[in-house]
Amino acid sequence: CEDHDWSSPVLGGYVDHGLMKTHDLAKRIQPNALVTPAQPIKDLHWGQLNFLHTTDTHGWLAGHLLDENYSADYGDFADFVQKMKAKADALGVDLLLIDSGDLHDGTGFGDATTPNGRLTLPIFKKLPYDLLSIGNHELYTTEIANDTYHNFAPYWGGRYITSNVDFNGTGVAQPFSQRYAYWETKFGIRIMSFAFIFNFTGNSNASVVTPVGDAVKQSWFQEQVSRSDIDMFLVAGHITLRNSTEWGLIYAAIREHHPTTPIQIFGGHRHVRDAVVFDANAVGIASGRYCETVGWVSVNGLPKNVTRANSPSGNATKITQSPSAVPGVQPNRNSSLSYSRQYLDFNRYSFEFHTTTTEQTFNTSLGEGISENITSAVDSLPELTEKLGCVPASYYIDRYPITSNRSLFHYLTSVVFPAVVVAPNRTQQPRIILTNTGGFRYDLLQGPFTIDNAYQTNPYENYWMRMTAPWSVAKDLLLNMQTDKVYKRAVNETDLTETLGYVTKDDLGTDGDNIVHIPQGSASVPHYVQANVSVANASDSTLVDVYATSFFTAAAGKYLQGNTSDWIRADGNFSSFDTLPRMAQQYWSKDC
Ligand SMILES: O=c1ccn([C@@H]2O[C@H](COP(=O)(O)O)[C@@H](O)[C@H]2O)c(=O)[nH]1
Ligand SMILES: [Zn+2]
Ligand SMILES: [Zn+2]
Repeated sequence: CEDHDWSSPVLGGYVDHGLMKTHDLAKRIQPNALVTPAQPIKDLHWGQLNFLHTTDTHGWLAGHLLDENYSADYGDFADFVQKMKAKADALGVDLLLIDSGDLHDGTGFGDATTPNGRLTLPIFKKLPYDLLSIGNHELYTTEIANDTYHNFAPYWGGRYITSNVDFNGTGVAQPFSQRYAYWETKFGIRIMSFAFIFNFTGNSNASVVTPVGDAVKQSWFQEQVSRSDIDMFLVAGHITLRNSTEWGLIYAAIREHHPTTPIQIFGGHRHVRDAVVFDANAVGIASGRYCETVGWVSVNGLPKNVTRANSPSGNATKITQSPSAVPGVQPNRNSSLSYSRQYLDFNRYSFEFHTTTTEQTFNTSLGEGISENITSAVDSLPELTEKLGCVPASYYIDRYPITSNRSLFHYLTSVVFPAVVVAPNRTQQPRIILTNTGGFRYDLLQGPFTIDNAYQTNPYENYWMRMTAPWSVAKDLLLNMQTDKVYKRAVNETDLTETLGYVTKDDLGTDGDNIVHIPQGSASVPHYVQANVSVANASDSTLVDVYATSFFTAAAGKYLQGNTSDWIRADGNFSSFDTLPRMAQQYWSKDC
């Protein structure tokens, strides 16, 4: 089984480790500061083929200035990858770097430029990715889809794979990028790779997403999947790993031709750490979100014709349990493969530990140059640090139940929405105000609130809309929306606790978090939440104002009938992005 070196150096004096970057983005007391004196970290288990995986980076390349757990930036990550690749060379094994998409929407650094990603994408491009998939955030707007198609995808020399996406810029659909890539690794492993996105329907007209079930029936896929000169299938996908119809279809389409050839899967989109067993030779990993996690996978015991890749640490975990992802499949006890997986925290301590370096010896001119680029790029956007007000307390996305006064959704629905989401001259009207919880994406932490924090908490310019409807239908809207098929997000089935650090349980056990964290509790979040203002005495015939954002008014409108008006803009261009800045400017103290 996996090596657990609990005698390894401990994470002591973390805050004094010099990890904080000097970007002047937001200097304030760090409410999530790691207060424990020591945290165990585990050695990595190297196999013949090894992977580092990122997903859903959403522009967080400057690192998390307010959370020491994830305080490295992409310069540090570049040095980490470079050193790990050198280590792989020395060990005589392969190390591949994979990304599963969603590069846009989530920080001011990424989103406050035209085009979106003007400063972040050149930094991301400095990393030597071996395989990348597209995410839904590359396809929402035509502007970003155009930039991805014309400038980003071609840069990767055939490794930015879009197996089920077409570009539609000229009115004639054509492959967005290469549909697959076939190559032989440095140590002679023959790889066939695909990369899919889930069956996404919210894309602009600039792209066409082919449902995965149709894509795997296409002739190009059948031609490639039926080849016999393949040692491993490598499939990246912007697809939730667990309980996924799409992954099930991809897995089955490969297994139809290759009953035992190793399949390595790299999922994303759900923003969680997770690993899922498809069968004894097919395992998937998902590596979190927002540059908080680097996923590590090692595979050993590849087919006998793979002769040049060494086995530096011997076998790791053999898959003996019935796979969770494919009901009815029996464990293949004859499999020669073994696996290890780890979720590395995105910080300098972790990167130095795994490269056996120190604070003095870790960085090279490569990483330092990238970090300097990040600092000057961030500095070129001084508006990001503009303080709009002081957040009165810390409010969390999913550490606490939405009934808790430490929940962001409780704060939004009980304080923020009633105060600021109202059309001019309609403050006396009874009203309900709904938001999709997916629009709010990061904790709101006590202290100065900047434009950058605004992008982090809600980057979307979805207009606040208003419609008048009788209470008889408005009163059921929230319940109806929770079960609305179109906008429903998959529920995460992993027992994942978001705390001072992540505490993950996946198909391979509970030893995946590379740095062990202290659990502080977690809570599930419904798809929608609602503020109720002055509706306590409403009767069925009372006309109430219903507020929703343009992201889901089409869905909400289906449930509002009888004496309703049409959706109109609530307040000019006032959008979901503007909600917390308006609150900050109008209601929060300026003294912090
Ligand atoms: O205009 C938009 C677009 C998306 N959303 C919300 O974001 C999530 C998708 O984000 P992922 O990073 O892909 O998970 C989507 O489900 C919506 O909840 C939005 O609010 N407005
Ligand atoms: Zn995402
Ligand atoms: Zn996504």
